[in-house]
Amino acid sequence: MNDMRLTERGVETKQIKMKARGVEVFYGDTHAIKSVDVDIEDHTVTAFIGPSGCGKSTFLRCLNRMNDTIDICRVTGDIHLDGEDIYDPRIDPVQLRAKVGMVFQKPNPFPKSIYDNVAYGPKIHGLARTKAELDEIVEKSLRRAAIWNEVKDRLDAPGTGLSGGQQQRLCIARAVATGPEVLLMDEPCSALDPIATAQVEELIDELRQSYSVVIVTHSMQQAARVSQKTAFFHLGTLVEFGETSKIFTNPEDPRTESYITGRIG
Ligand SMILES: Nc1ncnc2c1ncn2[C@@H]1O[C@H](COP(=O)(O)OP(=O)(O)OP(=O)(O)O)[C@@H](O)[C@H]1O
Repeated sequence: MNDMRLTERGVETKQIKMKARGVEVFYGDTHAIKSVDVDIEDHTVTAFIGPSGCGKSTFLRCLNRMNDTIDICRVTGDIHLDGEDIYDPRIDPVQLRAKVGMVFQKPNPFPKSIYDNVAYGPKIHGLARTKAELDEIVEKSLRRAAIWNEVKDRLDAPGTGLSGGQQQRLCIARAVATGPEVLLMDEPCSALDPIATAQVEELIDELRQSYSVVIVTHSMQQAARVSQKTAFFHLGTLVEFGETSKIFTNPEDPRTESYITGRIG
């Protein structure tokens, strides 16, 4: 499918991959997300920024129904993936999470071999008919996550024995292995040193060629480096959403300006 469209003024716009309208999230009586509308574009890195507790992770988790796993959490409103309502009762959340993969703050490889960490998802989703096909998916995913060369000679070694940065790239390979269309990343570099952070940031830029990427980050420098679109959240509302360059140089809302200049946060 052609993912680029030309507007009347000849400006390229990307296809909308996920569309959220009127999303509200409650944890018991806590109203964590208030009427959020946002369009997540394909082949784009979208950064969610904002002060601690503003709801970035909560909203991110709405995009692949990870909040379903929290008993007291209630989500209302509409979220569509390629026009399909992801909260429709007919949607299987496990299948959805294969399409909308997630990478967490702390690298969390399974206590299994490097190979099995990546092969697990394709196996349970029946994506490979033979061992050769599975081998191919594992290699392709590790290559996509820019870690193949470092692990190709020790695929049977435990994933937990890798460095933090390698573990995070292994987790990215694991997310990629089920053939996702969207990758959600919740502060994926916060447990990594600066060199590993730079490697993951470079990888995020490459992943954009194949996926729609959404990243929660506390680092405004990181948001500016890796994203093309930025959403600024404050007290559960989406205050401003737009081109990253505009948000960081010429924000519309005084709250955004206060945050990016370090006055709130
Ligand atoms: N599992 C939960 N149970 C109850 N309340 C929660 C839960 N998770 C988050 N909250 C509340 O929802 C609000 C938003 O939290 P959330 O973690 O989404 O914010 P955040 O912007 O990602 O914060 P941070 O940057 O500190 O990670 C906060 O008031 C938080 O206390």
